[in-house]
Amino acid sequence: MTRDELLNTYKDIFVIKHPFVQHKLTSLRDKNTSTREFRMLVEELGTLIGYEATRDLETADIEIETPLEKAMCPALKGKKLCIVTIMRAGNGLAEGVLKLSPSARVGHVGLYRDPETKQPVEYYLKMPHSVNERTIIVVDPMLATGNSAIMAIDKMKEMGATDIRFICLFAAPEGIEAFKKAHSDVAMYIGAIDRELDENAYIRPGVGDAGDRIYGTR
Ligand SMILES: O=P(O)(O)OC[C@H]1O[C@H](OP(=O)(O)OP(=O)(O)O)[C@H](O)[C@@H]1O
Ligand SMILES: O=c1cc[nH]c(=O)[nH]1
Ligand SMILES: [Mg+2]
Repeated sequence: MTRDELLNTYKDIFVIKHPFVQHKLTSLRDKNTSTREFRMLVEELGTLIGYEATRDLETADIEIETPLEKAMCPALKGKKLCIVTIMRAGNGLAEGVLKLSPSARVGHVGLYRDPETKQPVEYYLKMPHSVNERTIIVVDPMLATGNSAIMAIDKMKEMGATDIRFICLFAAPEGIEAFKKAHSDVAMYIGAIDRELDENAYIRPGVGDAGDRIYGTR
């Protein structure tokens, strides 16, 4: 499916076109961007896209006392947010979203893509309690085949989560289609929809291996 076909077929796919977001994504693509700068940019983008992804969070008025009088003012309602990072590369994005909501809970899903099969392999899972009562924001900079995000969200649903949204920086059209076929109820907040996957299931033009670029490994 083309980008436009995807956006016309599936609901709740939001591409964040803000100039700051687009400028920072371009810096990430640049192969000359240093590890330090790459890590900082991913975190900043977590905050910027996280802001868009939380626009509809519910508030309720609470009574507070200003230095001058009592007032009813809006505050976030319900249980604390839960940010779920798909390790490793999701960790940087999660830090950025946490800037918006420092008291959010954090879940970790450890997945790596088997280089041969391109299928995700689980090596870690730790979640806070009451996921069924929380808004869950799953974060991973890259959505390539979509298999890692689909598996992570499968796990959230197995634990009872019903209110889930997903943030990524770069997505391949193939990955978005697979994701929406598996989880049509999960809103996607995306920095850029790229052209295609290559024969190694890397996003083109993409950024290369996001985890390696964040942590300076190879
Ligand atoms: O959509 P998919 O085809 O599943 O690919 C995307 C996954 O691949 C990358 O992780 P990787 O396996 O490289 O692990 P890392 O974060 O530890 O580098 C990326 O961060 C996603 O989790
Ligand atoms: O392009 C890609 C695909 C998977 N994982 C990455 O880090 N980059
Ligand atoms: Mg990697």
